Amino acid sequence: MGLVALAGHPGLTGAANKQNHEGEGAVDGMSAISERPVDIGVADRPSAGRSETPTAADGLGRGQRDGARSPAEAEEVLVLSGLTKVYEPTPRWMRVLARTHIKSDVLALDGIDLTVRAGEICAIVGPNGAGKTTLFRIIVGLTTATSGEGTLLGLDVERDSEQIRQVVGWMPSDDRSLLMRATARENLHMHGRLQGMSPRLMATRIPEVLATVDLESRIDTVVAGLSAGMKARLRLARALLSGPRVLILDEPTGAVDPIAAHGLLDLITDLVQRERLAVLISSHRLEEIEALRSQALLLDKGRVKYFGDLDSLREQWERPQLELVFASTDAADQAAADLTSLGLELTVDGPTVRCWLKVRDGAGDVLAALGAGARQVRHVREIPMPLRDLIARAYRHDQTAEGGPT
Ligand SMILES: Nc1ncnc2c1ncn2[C@@H]1O[C@H](COP(=O)(O)OP(=O)(O)OP(=O)(O)O)[C@@H](O)[C@H]1O
Repeated sequence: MGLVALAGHPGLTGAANKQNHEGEGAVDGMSAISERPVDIGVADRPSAGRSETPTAADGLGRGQRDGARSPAEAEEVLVLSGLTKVYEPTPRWMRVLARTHIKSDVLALDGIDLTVRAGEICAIVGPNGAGKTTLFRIIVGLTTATSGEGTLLGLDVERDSEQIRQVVGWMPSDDRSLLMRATARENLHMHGRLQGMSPRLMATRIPEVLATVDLESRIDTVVAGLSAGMKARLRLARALLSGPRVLILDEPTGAVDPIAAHGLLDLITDLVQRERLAVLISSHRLEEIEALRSQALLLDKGRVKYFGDLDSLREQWERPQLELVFASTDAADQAAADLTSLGLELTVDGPTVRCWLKVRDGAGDVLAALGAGARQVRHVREIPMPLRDLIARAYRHDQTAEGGPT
């Protein structure tokens, strides 16, 4: 669905329309949020420094109006508590019409607690069907939670969804929502109009956001003529147009090459620091998440497997590898035999032995176990576990069931 279609789509405002989306969701809800260009930054709500008139969207939700908040609480932008979502079976009459339908309840989110503060990036990580999209949809009011609560800048995610969309900038994962035959300026103009921005505000904001994403020289270039990386930056510019306080980025680098992706992530990090935006980002590129030094929420079948920073994740689940290079192949073979008899998992490749440590600081123990054989070691290095393996390990283990990492 393109932006023009959205213009006549009343579904992004009002509770009645949430109902509507829910119905659509039951038909083909899995991709609803990423396919629809969700216009959730709105109108003339300029961000700090661009303020014309303060609006309800300037972070004045119930939670913040109510009495005293500690400085830490005042920084809280998104607070979710016990958020649960159960998709109900598609009604029988609808199944005939539906492209896809479900016959029994689907528990998409199961008691999610999450706090994201101003200036923080939180990466939502999880395999397909983990509940990432459902979480985003609840936050922007495209579907409602079955139970639990959520506030964004003190606004209630269920009751105040219209205002929430005024302070959230949404960057969809692909270019389908861009008008390919229109210029960058025209695309942003169309988006601004749909959001009710005044021509005067757009005249300043459009060049401003294009400069932010380093596309000012392409303002009058037709989108079809932009590279994939530039199109991604244009999508980011569009998300920034109304000066949001929160960014939701759905696979922002999915369609771009690693160098362009690197540039885009630098831009996002910079924005977060400069404007103290709160950012939720979903990405399957784990090395990018590591580069962002973000908080990570690992979801699995709707449940939180882990929430925290990646260093702590490493501390909890890291199982590093120790690489020992011996003076000769014979010495390596002998060491491998000794270490195997001690129960260590290892591989041998010529003079190189790589073994998995049971604990992080076990390198000294390995060398001690080699005894005189350690004199044959020429190089030692610890190889950190790739984030991908680390996360896979966290997913494989159920801490409660197994009593923690082994
Ligand atoms: N509208 C819907 N009706 C019924 N079930 C749904 C609907 N939307 C999502 N689901 C189910 O809820 C669960 C979570 O889906 P969701 O799309 O939120 O996961 P995801 O992590 O975003 O997956 P992906 O990475 O594939 O986009 C899945 O089991 C999915 O099949």
